[in-house]
Amino acid sequence: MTAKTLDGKLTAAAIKAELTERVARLRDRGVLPGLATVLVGDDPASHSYVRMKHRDCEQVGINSIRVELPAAATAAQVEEAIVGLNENDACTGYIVQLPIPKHLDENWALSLIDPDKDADGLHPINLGRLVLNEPATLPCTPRGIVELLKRHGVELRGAEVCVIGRGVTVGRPLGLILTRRSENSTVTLCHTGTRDLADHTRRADIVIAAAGVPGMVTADMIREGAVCVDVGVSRVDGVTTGDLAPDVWEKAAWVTPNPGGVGPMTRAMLLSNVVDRAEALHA
Ligand SMILES: Nc1nc(=O)c2c([nH]1)NC[C@@H]1CN(c3ccc(C(=O)N[C@@H](CCC(=O)O)C(=O)O)cc3)C=[N+]21
Repeated sequence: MTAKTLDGKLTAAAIKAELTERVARLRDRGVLPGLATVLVGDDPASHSYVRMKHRDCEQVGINSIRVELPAAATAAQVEEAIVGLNENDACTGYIVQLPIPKHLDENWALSLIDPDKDADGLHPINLGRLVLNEPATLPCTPRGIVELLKRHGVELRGAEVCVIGRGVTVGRPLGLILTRRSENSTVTLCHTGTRDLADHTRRADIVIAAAGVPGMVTADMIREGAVCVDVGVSRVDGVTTGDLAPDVWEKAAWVTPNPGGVGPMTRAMLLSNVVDRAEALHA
């Protein structure tokens, strides 16, 4: 028996169709949502992700603004770019594409973003709101994973969820989102210090692998009929490889393809965050 597909590409397309309607309503009222990206340096993967985000915007009718800085950009230049977007009315939401060059501090850059324009939900105010259970813009990847599971009828209420990875963009906020009363999952957050990872994954109804270690979750580590979500993006001999080994498809009930799973959902949630923000700013 092979698992069913948690189809991120198809789900993202459905979400984009819904957003196209909402953007049209905003435009009727004279509100033009605009997403800006700040890209520092010349990492080819980052350039490719940013390109996809601008193409997504075009598809749903969101204006997009591209800010690019050289790899050697100074902190002052980065600050100027960010402050410029805070003050630019054409930009209703934006992201600083991560990672940024090592001589710059990521948390410092994120903290300069106007929290009301924070399309990534990574500003400390928004992460704090999530911890405090207040309405917040949520980080795109965790929001996309939850949306993907819900739209496929995967029960989160009472589910045992094993999240592998404690990163600020995925694992840690995902644990916070899933343990809200509205999701009501029980979360085990595993990481490199976890003594016996398989002992935790085998108990889980849902395993979410966000470690960035290619093929680390194998069939023997999951329960029969588990739901498996692959967040990992690694390059192995030029091929995008996730954290799930191919044999999990033989044992799981549902699996996200990768590519075609979490990645497109992440981008769809970025658009959703921008539309949510534009609606809120012009309520
Ligand atoms: N501030 C910030 N926000 C981010 O959301 C952010 C970031 N920095 N830095 C890098 C990561 C990575 N990321 C991806 C999003 C979509 C795909 C995606 O759509 N991938 C396609 C495949 C694309 C391809 O063909 O290469 C898929 O999975 O099907 C991948 C990776 C967002 N990130």
